[in-house]
Formats: sequence, structure tokens, C-alpha cells
Amino acid sequence: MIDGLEPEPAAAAELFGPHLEQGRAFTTALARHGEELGLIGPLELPRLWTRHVLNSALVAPLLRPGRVGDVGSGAGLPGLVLAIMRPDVEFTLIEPMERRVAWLERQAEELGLTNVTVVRARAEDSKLGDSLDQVTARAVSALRTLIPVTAPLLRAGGELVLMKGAGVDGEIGSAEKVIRKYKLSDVEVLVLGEGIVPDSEVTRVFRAKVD
Ligand SMILES: C[S@@+](CC[C@H](N)C(=O)[O-])C[C@H]1O[C@@H](n2cnc3c(N)ncnc32)[C@H](O)[C@@H]1O
Repeated sequence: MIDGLEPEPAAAAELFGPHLEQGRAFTTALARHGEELGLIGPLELPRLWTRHVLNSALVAPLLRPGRVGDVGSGAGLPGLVLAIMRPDVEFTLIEPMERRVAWLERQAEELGLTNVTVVRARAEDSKLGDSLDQVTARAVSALRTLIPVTAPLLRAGGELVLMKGAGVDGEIGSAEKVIRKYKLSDVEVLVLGEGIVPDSEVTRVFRAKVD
């Protein structure tokens, strides 16, 4: 038991299914070390499960077997959570900060995740190539700046799955020019988590295809 950590919500078992033990192990490690490593803020423990771990877990059904890049993984949100839930998907976690890269590598090892590669890079680094099937990101930047660094990582027909807050419609308005420039199609906003997490923690995903 960790002081101040949100008790595990019932939805954790529903979302993680057979991967619940790994989900617990990751959440416990993040609760133990996240603040001292600068991965989460000092006020996050009472909402660590709901706001961070389950929020990330909601995206798992949107992924298809293939290669997914998570840009700006930081603490492993959503990248490590998704790698736990989707062993059928190969994940590349893209993160420029050394300390965060070390954390992601250590967690992948401790959780026994063989479907994770961690790359120390910024998304715009050309060594990352353009062959991913899907790209995720959470809390990295507004769509206007996020699309130009994530869309080039995708193969033709690949998909952006960008986690966003309630302001996503405004972000889309400000990103119209880059949506055209990067030839995004099938643009939609998905609302995830209704009836599963508290209304305040329902999440939105900007999803779009690259031609
Ligand atoms: C606010 S943190 C969010 C981390 C995590 N995704 C989460 O939801 O908790 C933003 C992360 O994006 C990383 N980042 C910022 N710009 C980036 C870029 N151009 N390419 C890759 N990562 C980036 C930062 O180093 C940081 O770890």
C-alpha cells in the first residue's frame, strides 16, 4: 500500500483483463518513483489510476496488430500501458529526455515486455523513418505543432491516434492548415471512457489517416 495512491478502481480489471497484474506493477512503480524522477507531479497520486493509467488504457482497442510509435512517452503514458495490454503490437517509445528513456527501458524490462523498443529521439529526428502503422501521443503539444512531427512517421495509409482534452475541437480549428498540408483524411474525434471512468476523466482522441 502506498500512501496517498488512489485505490484501484473496478474499471482497472475490466480494461486490463488478463494483463491486470502487469498494470498493477506499472502503476505501483510509477507511484513509488514517479515524483522523485520528475515523471508525475506531486498531486497526481490520488488520481494516478483514473487520470493517467486508465486514461491511457482506453486507447488499447483502437490499435491494430502492427507497429505503433508513441511520441513523448515520458512516464510511459500511454506507451507502456498499451504495450502491457496489447502484446500483439510492436511499440516504439520515442522520448528525448535521458532520464525518462532510462525509466522506460527499466520498466519495459521489469514488466517483461518484449514488444517494446525505446528510442532516445525527438519525433522530428529523421532516423525514425516513415513506416509506422499508427502513432499515439498524450500531453505532448497542440495539434497545430503535433501533427507536423507525428504524421511524417507514418506509412501511407497509417493513422494518428492523438489523445486530447476537452479543447480538441478548438485545436482542430487552429490546425486546419497543417491537416491539409499533411493530407490527413477521415479526421474524427472519438470520446472514450463514458460509463467506464468518471465523466471528468473521459478522454478524446483525434484520429486521422495519412494518404
Ligand atoms: C508533458 S510530457 C507527457 C508525457 C506522457 N506522454 C504523459 O502523458 O504523461 C511531454 C513529453 O513529450 C516529450 N517531448 C516533447 N517534445 C517532443 C518531441 N518533439 N518528440 C518526442 N518527444 C517529445 C517530453 O520530453 C516529455 O516527456
